[in-house]
Amino acid sequence: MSNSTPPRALTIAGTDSGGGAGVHADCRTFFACGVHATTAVTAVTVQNSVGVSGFHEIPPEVVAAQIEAVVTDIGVTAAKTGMLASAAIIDAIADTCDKVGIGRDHTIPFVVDPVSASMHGDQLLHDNALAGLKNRLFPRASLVTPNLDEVRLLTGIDVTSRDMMLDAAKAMFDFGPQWVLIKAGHLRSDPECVDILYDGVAVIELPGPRFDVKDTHGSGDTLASSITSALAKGATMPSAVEFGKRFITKAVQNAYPLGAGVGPVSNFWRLSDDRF
Ligand SMILES: Nc1ncnc2c1ncn2[C@@H]1O[C@H](COP(=O)(O)OP(=O)(O)O)[C@@H](O)[C@H]1O
Ligand SMILES: Cc1ncc(COP(=O)(O)O)c(N)n1
Repeated sequence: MSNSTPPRALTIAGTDSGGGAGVHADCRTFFACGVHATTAVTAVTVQNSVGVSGFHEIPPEVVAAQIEAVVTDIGVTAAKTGMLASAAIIDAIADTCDKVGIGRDHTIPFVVDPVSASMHGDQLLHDNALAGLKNRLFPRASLVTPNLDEVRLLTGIDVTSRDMMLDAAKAMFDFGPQWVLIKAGHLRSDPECVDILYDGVAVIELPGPRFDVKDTHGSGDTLASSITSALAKGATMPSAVEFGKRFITKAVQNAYPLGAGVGPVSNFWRLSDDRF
């Protein structure tokens, strides 16, 4: 008997020692979606529920080597980025993506989550790396997924209402990605959580409830990796994002307390049977 190889996804991101965000959130989301998880670690963070107290960057050539090793042997059917730390790491990723065929002009869809800081405000990307994100990664992206803080940092637009999210999507689209997803989690004045997907023509609203929960650590990573999972299975971008929105809504609803600070969103609801 021989079993078939499942879809494979790659996350290029930092680790979270507290297990809430980053590579950890991505791998368990890939697993929960039935996708084999592969990783290219960019940085090791010292992190728990109260914040990030430091990180150690992986040398750019080691990040590149991880991507190349995975793609050339295992093959991946979609890839995503999270915490990238430095301009040199971003350059190495962009060069390697071109070499191995990841990105909007290649066959492997590429989701770029422009992570700049943790939810506690700890910086995860050096200031001088913003230009690299804009010039080297966004033009290669099938999808970029900024939150409203990242929108402000990248475009200068301070989104204070649902209407302004389209302005933000247009400004992000000008950086050259195929699709833009503006996430509404930080728009706390809105009683709902309506994300906006845009490709220069279509504007697709992703409606969802806003839960009154404090434990939302890893929500951005979980959304981007559930979208990546659907892309890895061959979904179109609109249906992958609709799947991701349903997935993250359940994950936020099932978030749990952990430690003294902020707990993570949860994928446990995906486990159909907890008996061993
Ligand atoms: N309180 C909440 N209730 C329901 N969905 C939420 C909540 N907070 C965030 N989300 C959803 O989680 C995803 C990540 O959103 P956001 O918090 O804006 O990004 P990030 O985690 O990158 O800061 C989005 O789909 C958003 O709509
Ligand atoms: C390694 C790593 N990657 C990403 C995040 C962002 O997640 P959050 O916004 O929930 O802090 C994080 N805190 N750590």
